[in-house]
Amino acid sequence: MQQDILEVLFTEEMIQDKVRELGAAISRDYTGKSPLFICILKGAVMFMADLAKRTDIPLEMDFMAISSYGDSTKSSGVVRILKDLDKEVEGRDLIIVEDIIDSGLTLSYLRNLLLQRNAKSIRIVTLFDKPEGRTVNISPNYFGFQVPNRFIVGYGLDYADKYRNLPYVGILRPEVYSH
Ligand SMILES: O=P(O)(O)OC[C@H]1O[C@H](OP(=O)(O)OP(=O)(O)O)[C@H](O)[C@@H]1O
Ligand SMILES: Nc1nc2[nH]cnc2c(=O)[nH]1
Repeated sequence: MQQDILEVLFTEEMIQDKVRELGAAISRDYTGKSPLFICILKGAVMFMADLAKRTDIPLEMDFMAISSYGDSTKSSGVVRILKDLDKEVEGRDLIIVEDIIDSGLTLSYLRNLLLQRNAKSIRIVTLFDKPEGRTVNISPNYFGFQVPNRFIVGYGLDYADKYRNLPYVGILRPEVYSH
């Protein structure tokens, strides 16, 4: 797997330091509250697990699987819910946990859905933000790193469902896409 990586952009240590910072900020902002962390599967699974451990408040967790990319590096524009939440969100403080915001289509769809379900508040935390990719107007409340307009993999982020288990984040060699 390592040999498929052209360049490492964010090392394991950089990621873990940033996750600690984000956990501390959320803990401060949500003191006395018990927000529901909503992990957007599958990409956000690593970030959710690490962030929750660094957040010192009585949070709850739920999981939603959404896909708009399939096996491609471009969003299809069609957002599909593959698994819905188990919990009711009405009247709750929600924190949507994402690995990356690119076009913004996934989050824009999701935020509208959760507003319709009468959430009390909705904030978004993403580890990576790719502002140049944006086609809809949405921005995170908390973000770890801004990334260039390149397709990145690792730490939950996949290409064709692979590379999610890399502990760091990087860019694939061009040959990998032509296989
Ligand atoms: O801002 P957008 O352009 O909508 O892109 C962001 C979404 O794309 C990825 O999910 P993907 O659809 O690849 O599913 P996955 O998390 O299961 O890999 C990522 O995890 C975000 O949810
Ligand atoms: N793996 C991966 N998924 C994405 N979804 C939206 N942007 C990206 C990206 O850069 N990498």
